[in-house]
Amino acid sequence: MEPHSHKRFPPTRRLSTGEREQTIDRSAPVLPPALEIDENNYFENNAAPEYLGELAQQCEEFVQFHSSNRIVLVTSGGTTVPLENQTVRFIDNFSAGTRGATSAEYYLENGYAVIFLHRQFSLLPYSRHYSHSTNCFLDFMEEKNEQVVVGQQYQQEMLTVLRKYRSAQERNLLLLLPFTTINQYLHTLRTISMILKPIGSRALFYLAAAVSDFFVPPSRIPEHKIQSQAGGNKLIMDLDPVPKFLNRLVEKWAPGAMIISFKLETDANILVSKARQALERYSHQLVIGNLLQTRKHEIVFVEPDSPENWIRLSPEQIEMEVEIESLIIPATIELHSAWIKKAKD
Ligand SMILES: CC(C)(COP(=O)(O)O)[C@@H](O)C(=O)NCCC(=O)N[C@@H](CSSC[C@H](N)C(=O)O)C(=O)O
Repeated sequence: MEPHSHKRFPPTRRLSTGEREQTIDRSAPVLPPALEIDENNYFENNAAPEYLGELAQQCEEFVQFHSSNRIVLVTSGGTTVPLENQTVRFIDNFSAGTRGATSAEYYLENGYAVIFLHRQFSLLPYSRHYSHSTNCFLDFMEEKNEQVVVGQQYQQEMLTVLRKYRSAQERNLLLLLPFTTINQYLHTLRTISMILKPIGSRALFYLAAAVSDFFVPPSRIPEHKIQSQAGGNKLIMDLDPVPKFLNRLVEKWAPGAMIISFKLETDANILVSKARQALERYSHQLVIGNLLQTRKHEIVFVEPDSPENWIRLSPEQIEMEVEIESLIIPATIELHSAWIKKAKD
C-alpha cells in the first residue's frame, strides 16, 4: 500500500519496437574521415566565434611561455547543437566534465602545462571538489564568532586542494578556455591545434569532450524560437553529420603531437571494436574506451597492433574512493614519453 503522500505518476510510455525503429533513421551512411575539402567547406560555411582572435592570442602567449615544456590539451564536457540561431532549444551531449577536470589535475601534478578546453560552467580542475551542486561548498563552512570558517574536519583536505590550485596559478600552468556549441568547439580545437604544431611531439591531445555527431547547418537553421502549435505538432529534425575532423588533426593541424581520443558506448559488446575502428580510421595513437554506466571504475586502452588493456578499480580502491584518472594519466604519460623519445630518434 503506497503512503498517501506519494502522488502516483503514470508509467513512462516506452516506445514499442515498431515505433522505435521508425523514430530514428539510421540509414545515414557512416561518414568517412573528413578530407581537406570537408574542412574548408565546414569552416567557410560556419562562422568562427567572435572571440576566437582573443582566445588565440591567449593560447599563443601560453604556448610561448611553455615552449620547452610538455603541453597537454584536455577537452572536457559536452558540445551543444543549437536548433535556432536565437537559441532557446538545443541538443546536448552528456558529460559532467569529471573525466576532463580530474585528468587535468593529474597532468598538472605530473608537470604538464594544461590547456583546458571545456564546456562553459562544467566542472573545472580543483574547484570540482567543491562545486555548486555535487559537493556544495557551503556544506564545508561554519559560523564562528560572526565569521565564516571552514569546518575543522575539512581543513586538511581543503588546504591540499587550495595549495595545488594556487601553485598552478602562480606557475601559469593552467589555461582555461570555454566552449558551448559544436561550432565553437571545432573552431577552437583547430585554432589551438595549429598553435601547438611547433611544439611537435611534446604536445599531447586528450580528447575527453563529448562531441556532437550531428548538427543543423546554417542553411537550415531557423532564426527564431521554433513554435509549438496548440494541440501538438511533430518536430521533424533533419540534421547533417558533423565532419570527422580527428584525422585532419592527426594529419594537418598538429601532425607531430600524440593524440588520445575517447570512445563512449553504452553497449559493452561493441566498445572495443568501435574503439579499434576509430583508431584505424584516424591513425592516432590511443583510444580510451569507456562505458557510460561504468566510466568511473573501468576503462580500456586500445592501441595499434596490441591487444586491448583494461584498467579497472578493485573493490578496495572503489571503497577508498580512488579516482581512476590517478591510474589513467600516469599510463598515458608513459606512452607520451615513448612517443617523444621515438620522435627524437
Ligand atoms: C564523456 C565521458 C564519458 C566522461 O564523462 P564525464 O566524466 O561525466 O564528463 C568521457 O570519458 C568520454 O568518453 N568522452 C568522449 C565521448 C565522445 O563523444 N567520444 C566520441 C569520439 S571523440 S569526438 C570526435 C568526433 N565525433 C569524430 O569522430 O571526429 C565518440 O564516442 O564517438
